[in-house]
Amino acid sequence: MTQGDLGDISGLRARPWRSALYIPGSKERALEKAKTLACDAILFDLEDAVAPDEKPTARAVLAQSLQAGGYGARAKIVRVNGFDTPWGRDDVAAFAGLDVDGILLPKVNDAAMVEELAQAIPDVPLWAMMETPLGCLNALEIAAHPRMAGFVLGTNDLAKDLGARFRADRLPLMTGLQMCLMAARACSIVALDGVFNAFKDDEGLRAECEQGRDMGFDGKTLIHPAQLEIANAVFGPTQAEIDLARRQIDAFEAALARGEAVAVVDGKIVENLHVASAKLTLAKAEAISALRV
Ligand SMILES: CC(C)(COP(=O)(O)OP(=O)(O)OC[C@H]1O[C@@H](n2cnc3c(N)ncnc32)[C@H](O)[C@@H]1OP(=O)(O)O)[C@@H](O)C(=O)NCCC(=O)NCCSC(=O)C[C@H](O)C(=O)O
Ligand SMILES: [Mg+2]
Repeated sequence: MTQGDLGDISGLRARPWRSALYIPGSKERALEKAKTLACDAILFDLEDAVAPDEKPTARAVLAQSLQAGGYGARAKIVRVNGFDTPWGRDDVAAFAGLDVDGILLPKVNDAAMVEELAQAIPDVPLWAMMETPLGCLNALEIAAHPRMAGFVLGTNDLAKDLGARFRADRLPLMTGLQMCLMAARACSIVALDGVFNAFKDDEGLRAECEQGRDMGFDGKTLIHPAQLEIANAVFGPTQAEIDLARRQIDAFEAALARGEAVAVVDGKIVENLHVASAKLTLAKAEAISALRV
């Protein structure tokens, strides 16, 4: 088994999504700085991080910046304003035909909102902010839209709508997070966890990243460059995990050659489902290494 032999793992999820940094579309300095930052994805924001008076300028500045390029291998996703605002449709029109990897629609409640976006912009993969109670309840139909590529959890809006208080264990948000995650996994799309607002609290960020990783999220959305290192470390496979994945795959292949369907590694059984996870781990590691080339 070599790292290149990755079976039929979905390309979308094999790509690294450890860190997805929001950048206000109005901040030219931050747009420039992002070209040097170690983030796997950039969420160029025209919604909540941009003041109403600034919206048209931010749209123009961002479109120009994307046209100029320079963002390398980072996934480029534009968060537009909703279609129930004065800016949403103009935002979408401004990015049609530009080199972007996705358009992210905020406050998605149902598949009809996704279809409205799909009609407005052909070809580009679509992403949904999952941040309303109705959106969480309709997560499966949203994830199942044929153009849907990924969910971004909006934990601030969700907490607001639920009337939930901030808790380090995120217990009040857990049902919503898991409904979205299950829908994303059922439809093989990407799922990115919400932001951690206290961008100077490294310990709190690490704990929340670990929680999101252990739940199954592909990565964390971030608001400040200082958060990148922790998210990249927590969501990337460790060397021990990579070594174990290789040993599991090798042991399982040896078992198959003997006509058996179960191998044992480190005193634990390895079956075909564990091999699928091991291959995903290697695919992620390979994709992360490729970023450094
Ligand atoms: C939080 C901030 C307002 C802090 O900004 P600032 O005070 O300028 O930070 P620093 O002085 O520490 O910045 C140091 C340098 O880093 C650059 N910088 C800062 N933030 C970013 C960024 N996000 N991306 C790229 N570069 C960034 C500064 O330009 C400085 O650079 P230099 O001068 O060259 O050294 C600010 O970080 C910020 O605005 N963050 C993003 C906020 C945002 O996007 N919010 C909306 C998304 S969150 C959300 O909506 C969640 C969801 O919808 C929900 O419901 O939960
Ligand atoms: Mg929000």
